[in-house]
Amino acid sequence: MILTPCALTIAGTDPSGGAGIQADLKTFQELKSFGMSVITSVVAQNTTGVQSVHHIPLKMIEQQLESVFSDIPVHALKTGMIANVDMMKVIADKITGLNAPYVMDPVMVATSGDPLIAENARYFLRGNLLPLTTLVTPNIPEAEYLTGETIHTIDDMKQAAVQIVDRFNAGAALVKGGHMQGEATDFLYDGSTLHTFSAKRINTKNTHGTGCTYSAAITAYLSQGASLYEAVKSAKYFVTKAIEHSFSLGSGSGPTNHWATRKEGMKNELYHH
Ligand SMILES: Nc1ncnc2c1ncn2[C@@H]1O[C@H](COP(=O)(O)OP(=O)(O)OP(=O)(O)O)[C@@H](O)[C@H]1O
Ligand SMILES: Cc1ncc(COP(=O)(O)O)c(N)n1
Repeated sequence: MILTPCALTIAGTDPSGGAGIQADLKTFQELKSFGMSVITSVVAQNTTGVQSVHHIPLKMIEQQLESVFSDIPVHALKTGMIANVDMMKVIADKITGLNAPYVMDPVMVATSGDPLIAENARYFLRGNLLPLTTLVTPNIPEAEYLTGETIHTIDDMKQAAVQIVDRFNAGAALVKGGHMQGEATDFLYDGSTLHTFSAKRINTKNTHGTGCTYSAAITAYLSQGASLYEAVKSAKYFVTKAIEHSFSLGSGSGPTNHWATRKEGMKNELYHH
């Protein structure tokens, strides 16, 4: 057992609190991991969309990473929005060889439809960051970009998960079904087994930050020593509750509720199998 599990997020910000670094830190805190953050871009955004973006200078991203890595153990890390190739190079260089699970949320476009990373960065991410991952967590459009194939059916989702691991060398792939119809079903391929995680679809427009919250929850559980399967299973439960109790805040797509399980008086414990 790790006494103080330390989880790091490397991502962009959301001043309205629903997505990005803010969602990640709230999730780490809620799941009792010590949360740390390296900011890649300051994003002026809210529930309606992205208003403007300021990229942090490369040197400063590098220094933030050094500040953390030179001083504090990182038991698991995640990346979210990494806006361009130069940032990806700095981050790849710093996390290569780190002995900790790495979860990549391959953030490309916000729920609002606003692009969050440069077009050419998608290819660099696939070729250079994916092979470093323990897990990558694409939604349907992101899985389509990664594989170059369109996804219409459950079988397409499963095939995408397998391809992302077998062809592009991700450690494991979790293809998320938030953008499909019917049950909210995600497929995890770990290189040998395909696992299914399913929950009832909640009828809400408040899904701002669901991807960030889910990948942060997986990272938190991994920082505590959970297996990949246990971490995804527990995180799926956490994100489902966070969507079920999401807020109608703002005039757009409202945020998830990181307090949801506490509200229901549940403990955020790992599922063991
Ligand atoms: N309406 C919903 N009801 C229940 N679960 C949902 C719903 N929408 C998404 N999910 C689940 O939330 C998790 C995040 O999936 P999703 O596909 O929405 O990711 P995403 O698109 O990266 O999120 P984001 O909205 O942050 O971009 C997945 O487990 C997905 O199945
Ligand atoms: C900084 C940042 N990172 C990620 C997302 C994606 O989250 P969503 O698609 O739910 O808006 C976002 N909006 N902002």
